[in-house]
Amino acid sequence: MKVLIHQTRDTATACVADLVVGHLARQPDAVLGLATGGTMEAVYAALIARYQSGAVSFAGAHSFNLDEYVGLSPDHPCSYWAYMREKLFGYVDMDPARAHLPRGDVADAEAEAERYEAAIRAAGDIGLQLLGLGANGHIGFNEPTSSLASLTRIKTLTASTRDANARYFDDVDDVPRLAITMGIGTILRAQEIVLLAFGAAKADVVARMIEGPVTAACPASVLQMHPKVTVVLDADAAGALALRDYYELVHPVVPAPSNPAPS
Ligand SMILES: N[C@@H]1[C@@H](O)[C@H](O)[C@@H](COP(=O)(O)O)O[C@@H]1O
Repeated sequence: MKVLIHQTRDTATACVADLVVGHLARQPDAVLGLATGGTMEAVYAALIARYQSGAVSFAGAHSFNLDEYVGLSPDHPCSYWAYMREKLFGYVDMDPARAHLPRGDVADAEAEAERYEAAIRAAGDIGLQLLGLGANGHIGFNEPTSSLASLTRIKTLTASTRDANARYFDDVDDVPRLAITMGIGTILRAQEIVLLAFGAAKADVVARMIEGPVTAACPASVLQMHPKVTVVLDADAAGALALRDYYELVHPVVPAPSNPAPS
């Protein structure tokens, strides 16, 4: 697990955007795994800026989002479909036919989860997966105690997760109780994973993810088992890491001063 500690949210966000741009430069038809949440909003804004400056094209890319609320149609303003349209898809040259999210408004959500898992496999699995981090250690909507081998399925959201996402809804009671989410096993099949977290509120869960035991009690800790994970943090989110000096040594927060020129 590579841990990059940045001084600010802005540089951490730019770092993740640059990783996506680099991935698409190497592989224009890449399969991207996309995430939602507040953290990702800044990443998508940075990607739109890079697209507008001609630094990246999404025209050949495919995408699969991690999750969607059960019961919300793509037109519902609080759906993750709406989030993706508003935060990214509406502003870049992504082919809508290649952008995938689970449908939350189907009669048989279990069948939809199976269809979505099969579609990801048929696309050759995710090339680059972006992840945010839930305050309770969830990735996607894989809440604590999720099977570490789970595939796309329906999960019941915890009260704390519904509270955390209530800001997108008029009332916490409007937050759906169920979601379709890629499983942890689905996520682990990605060739490469980049997780972004910032802010002091994430510091404890970041430490559990990176330095704690691999446990379903903190689903993100399973990323320790993946061969190619980059965790991008700002200094606040890195604040509870016990091995912080080691990460700073590898990826200094403050760049080492260059040697003075010989006189
Ligand atoms: N389903 C999403 C997760 O994929 C995301 O990682 C999490 C963190 O959100 P934020 O970045 O707002 O803290 O929010 C939601 O629960």
